[in-house]
Amino acid sequence: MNAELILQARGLRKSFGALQAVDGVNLDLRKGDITGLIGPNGAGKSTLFGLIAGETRPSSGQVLFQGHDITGMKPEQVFRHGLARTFQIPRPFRKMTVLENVMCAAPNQSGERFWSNWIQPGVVAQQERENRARAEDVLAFCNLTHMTQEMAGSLSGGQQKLLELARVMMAEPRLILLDEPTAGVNPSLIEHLIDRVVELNARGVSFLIVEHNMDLVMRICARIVVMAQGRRIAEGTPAEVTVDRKVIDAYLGEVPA
Ligand SMILES: Nc1ncnc2c1ncn2[C@@H]1O[C@H](COP(=O)(O)OP(=O)(O)OP(=O)(O)O)[C@@H](O)[C@H]1O
Repeated sequence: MNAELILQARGLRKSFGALQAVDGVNLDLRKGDITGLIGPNGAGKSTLFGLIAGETRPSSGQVLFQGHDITGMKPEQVFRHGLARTFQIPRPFRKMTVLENVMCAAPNQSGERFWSNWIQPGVVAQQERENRARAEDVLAFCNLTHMTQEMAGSLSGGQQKLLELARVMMAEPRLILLDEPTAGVNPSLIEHLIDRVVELNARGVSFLIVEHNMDLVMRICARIVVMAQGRRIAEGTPAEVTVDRKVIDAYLGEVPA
């Protein structure tokens, strides 16, 4: 696999009965890019996310992440490899505090294993302190420090998205799949959320983003992949895809032959 690529999908397919939701998709994501994944409703974007993140088994095809074949791995394994999808880990526990929600998203919590508490309580306590410190750092990065002790259920839609970002950050992912980050988010928080994504990207995290807000996609994505009816129909810079006839036709409902 080309070292400049963080993710490669080859011939990915997923059918639901007679419907080809994802129909032989190839995808090359460059390391360090924010890539947009767009397409009309029902194009197969969410299904493709599920195939990459291990939630859905492909009917055929292969996914390589940082050179490793992750096809067929469980979502937790994919997560531990450094590929995180928002919503991939369980949704926030509404009756736990924001801090507890972030702490319990940390992979490798030996405190959860019954025996390790008896055999090596010092190690568990030390790890818990480290987790807490890291969770506090991540919450500060996401501007949620003032909400640390609030119940997760009391957060606004935008703050919930920030909490999700904080939770996936606990696994120090190299690639984050973001599902419609701005849907249901107050406009005043959208800029803040995007600012955090851009900052994480500057620190070396790659992103694949499904987003219906085209202005946003055009603004932050280096490259855009366009899907329609399960297929990848175009790929390029924002300037290239916006003038692509196949893309215009797909959005007008005329899918090219
Ligand atoms: N579990 C499922 N069972 C049956 N059909 C499904 C299932 N999941 C998705 N589909 C179908 O697969 C196709 C692709 O759906 P998908 O949700 O991946 O599209 P999308 O591009 O994410 O759409 P949207 O932008 O509306 O979220 C649609 O026709 C959808 O109805």
